[in-house]
Amino acid sequence: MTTNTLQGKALVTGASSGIGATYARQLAAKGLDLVLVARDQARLDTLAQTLAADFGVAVEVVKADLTQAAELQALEQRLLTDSSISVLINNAGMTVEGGYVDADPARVEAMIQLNVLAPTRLSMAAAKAMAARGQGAIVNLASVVALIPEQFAGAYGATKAFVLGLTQSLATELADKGVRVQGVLPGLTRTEIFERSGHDLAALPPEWVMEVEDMVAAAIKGFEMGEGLTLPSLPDMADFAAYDKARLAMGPRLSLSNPAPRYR
Ligand SMILES: NC(=O)C1=CN([C@@H]2O[C@H](COP(=O)(O)OP(=O)(O)OC[C@H]3O[C@@H](n4cnc5c(N)ncnc54)[C@H](OP(=O)(O)O)[C@@H]3O)[C@@H](O)[C@H]2O)C=CC1
Ligand SMILES: CC(=O)[C@H](N)C(=O)O
Repeated sequence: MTTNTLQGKALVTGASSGIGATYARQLAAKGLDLVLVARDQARLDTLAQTLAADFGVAVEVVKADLTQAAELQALEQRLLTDSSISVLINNAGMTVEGGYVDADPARVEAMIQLNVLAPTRLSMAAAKAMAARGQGAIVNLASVVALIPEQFAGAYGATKAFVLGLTQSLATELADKGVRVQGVLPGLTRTEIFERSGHDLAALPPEWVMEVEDMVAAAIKGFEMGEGLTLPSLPDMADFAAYDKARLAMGPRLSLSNPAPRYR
């Protein structure tokens, strides 16, 4: 049976900083046990000790570089076999310096592995295990740039559009299997992602930037409200509903046996 309550044990990727660390803290405050995943073991250990002390929850640390096939596969196996994991927060992500013309192709490849391949493999594993149990929750961190890739240079926006599409089709597939799927589309959120990639958040208008605690609290509230997609900044969800309705209304006319008259 699907539930609007996050409960049990959550595996959070990218838990050493920013949105992931904040999810960890806010979920611990709700009494969830945690598995914290990232590369920086020292930061994860410190966070785990703090959360266990502050909230009395069990916190495990898994050091993993999700761009490395063997480490991603190990985590995937964990999701397939550990029936105590009831929530997956697919959060680890990065952006890169530059656009399509001047970015380092190796960095773009790493970004695609982290932002696209890792959430795909992990959500597939979680979906399989959770559907078999008839319960669970998968939360995928996309971004508003999935909707407006023109406003962020390079392939980052395309990786987030992928996460949005993955989330929408996964939610459809799991709709009757007791597993909740939520996509979160934050706008600019104050975290380390900008300095990690040479972007200067301070150069942007402060009214465009949300504090990370507010963003995560809104995302969790959206889950509890039963939302499939949560846009923490968007004042009126009717705007998104209108966009989505127009998109879906095209459906019956998008694949037809004849080319459209304008192409004849
Ligand atoms: N901040 C923003 O404005 C927005 C962010 N998002 C998305 O939110 C998510 C979290 O980003 P945010 O908190 O801002 O960024 P941060 O840079 O603060 O956090 C990124 C997290 O991902 C982890 N990570 C990075 N590379 C790897 C890797 N190779 N393997 C495993 N873990 C890795 C980092 O830990 P470590 O270095 O220890 O591995 C860190 O815990 C991302 O998916 C991002 O795209 C979406 C919209 C807006
Ligand atoms: C993290 C980013 O840099 C991006 N602007 C986003 O909103 O996802």
